[in-house]
Amino acid sequence: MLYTVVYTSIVERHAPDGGGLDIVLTKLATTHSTLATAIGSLAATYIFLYAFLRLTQDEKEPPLVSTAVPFLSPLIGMVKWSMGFYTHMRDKYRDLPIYTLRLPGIRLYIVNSTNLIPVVQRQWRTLLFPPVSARASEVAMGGSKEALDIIRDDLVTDNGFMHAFIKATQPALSSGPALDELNGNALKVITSSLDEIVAQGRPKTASMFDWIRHEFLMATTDSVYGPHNPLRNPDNEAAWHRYHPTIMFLMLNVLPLWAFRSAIKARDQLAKAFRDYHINGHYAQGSIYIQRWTEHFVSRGIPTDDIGRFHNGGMFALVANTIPTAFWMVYRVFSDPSVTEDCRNEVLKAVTVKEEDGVQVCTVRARTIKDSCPTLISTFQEVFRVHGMANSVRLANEDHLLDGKYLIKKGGMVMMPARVQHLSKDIWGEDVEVFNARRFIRKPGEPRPNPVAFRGFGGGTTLCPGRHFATTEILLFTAMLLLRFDVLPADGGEWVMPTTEKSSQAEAMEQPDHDIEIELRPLEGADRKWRVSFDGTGEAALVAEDL
Ligand code: HEM
Repeated sequence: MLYTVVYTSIVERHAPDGGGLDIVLTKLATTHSTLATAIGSLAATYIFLYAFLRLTQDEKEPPLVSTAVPFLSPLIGMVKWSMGFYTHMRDKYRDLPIYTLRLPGIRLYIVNSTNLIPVVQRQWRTLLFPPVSARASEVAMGGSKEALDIIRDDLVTDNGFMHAFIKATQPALSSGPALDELNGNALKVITSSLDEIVAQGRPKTASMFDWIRHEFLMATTDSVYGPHNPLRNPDNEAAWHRYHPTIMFLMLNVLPLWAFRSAIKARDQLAKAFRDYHINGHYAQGSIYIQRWTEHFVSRGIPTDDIGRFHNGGMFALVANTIPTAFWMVYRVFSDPSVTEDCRNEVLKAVTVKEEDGVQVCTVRARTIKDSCPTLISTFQEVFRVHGMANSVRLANEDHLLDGKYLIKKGGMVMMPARVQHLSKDIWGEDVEVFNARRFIRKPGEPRPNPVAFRGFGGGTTLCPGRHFATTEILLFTAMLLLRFDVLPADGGEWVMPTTEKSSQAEAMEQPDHDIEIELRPLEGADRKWRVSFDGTGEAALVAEDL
């Protein structure tokens, strides 16, 4: 009976138009031989790729892992684990200070060990960052061949375009009058915007990310570009929002440009606006930073159209990370009432009130905010530890024996993922997954965790030169909010933290997947005149290099 059912069903499936077992067997044999050929080819390809992987891997290179499907396993892992991929790998290969991943066309050397980080960073003439910036100039900003030839002419020495660019602009971003002026002008824009909210005489509701993004975009670009800031034109602000989210995909350079038609149009619109800004000499009324920036590009002979295009890259550095960092800072300070209270009590100590022409003027001393507000500063650092996701990368321009032990092959990419350090129990303790706003407050005599493991602004020669500008801007913005407003969820309920799975990995800070609605409720005294003073020099020291 069973035999008849099986026979009938086979014959029906394989010879529905009639015919007996002989026809069925012929059909099965043909199908199976095709299947067998396919399996055979797959097996041969697999064996070939596996052998190729092993034979082209030098035994002195860091141990090779994730090879189950040669060249594809790491990609599958990256898609599966997304931002958690490198911490997952660290947990799996805990005893490996550094390991190799092989992807089609590239070797990735991933650093797990905190001790190896300074060793990598010291090799800045062999393990280079400038090729990464040069690639961004090409694929994300659309630089011309002429400009790219200038940039790529020398990626190694101090005189090369990229290294000399950092040297030329860094002083304008380091502690001193130029930086104070940048921060002072940014804070003027923020203060006047807060004044407008207070002047309405009622609480303001807002989508928190959108609101902070607009405030920081205006404050930062006004202070950098001056009175002719191209971003003051709402069409250009809208163009930035169309172009910015595609930068990561442009960097990957796998899809044709027509797939990003609208973003490329927006990029060209911004480049033209910046070109006009440049040829009209408007930078002369901007910050010292943008003057040094422009002088460097002009002195190296970068064509005018490209200067417009590269301003888009400058914009990215200025705002792409500052905005989400400010978002998380406000979220973390105001979503925990005990943190709000401690921070508010701290920043109140930075305020002096004086009467000028019958008006009460409140002056916030920037130096006190940076020096004497331990909970505020610790929350800021914890924001970087928990939400920071910088993947510092370097490209080897020749074979190099790292730490005298690990062969880094020419063309290979060394990567130091911040999350591997920031989520290490060995460094931060068992509660590493928890956001602890007071984690960075040290009691006298208590040792601090290894500062090298704090990677929020990268490190070594490519340590972010904009860190002081961004830090002061975000701390003072948060302080002003604490002093003048309560920030609450608009529906009167609990704060709900947005997920971050869709974060663009071109950025060093997680971005919220969706916005949250808030209410800004003015406090008593919010309607006084508020200003910031920059008397006294010095910056908050948050990274190993500044300590
Ligand atoms: C919270 C805000 C910011 C964060 C989290 C941040 C983070 C970073 C990180 C992680 C790096 C890479 C370092 C490496 O790979 O070793 C970097 C580099 C850089 N950042 Fe920032 N940054 C911020 C704000 C700024 C600002 C406001 C500016 C501009 C004035 C700026 C300009 C740069 C530049 C030019 C580099 C490249 C350095 C080089 O080529 O040597 N950044 N930043």
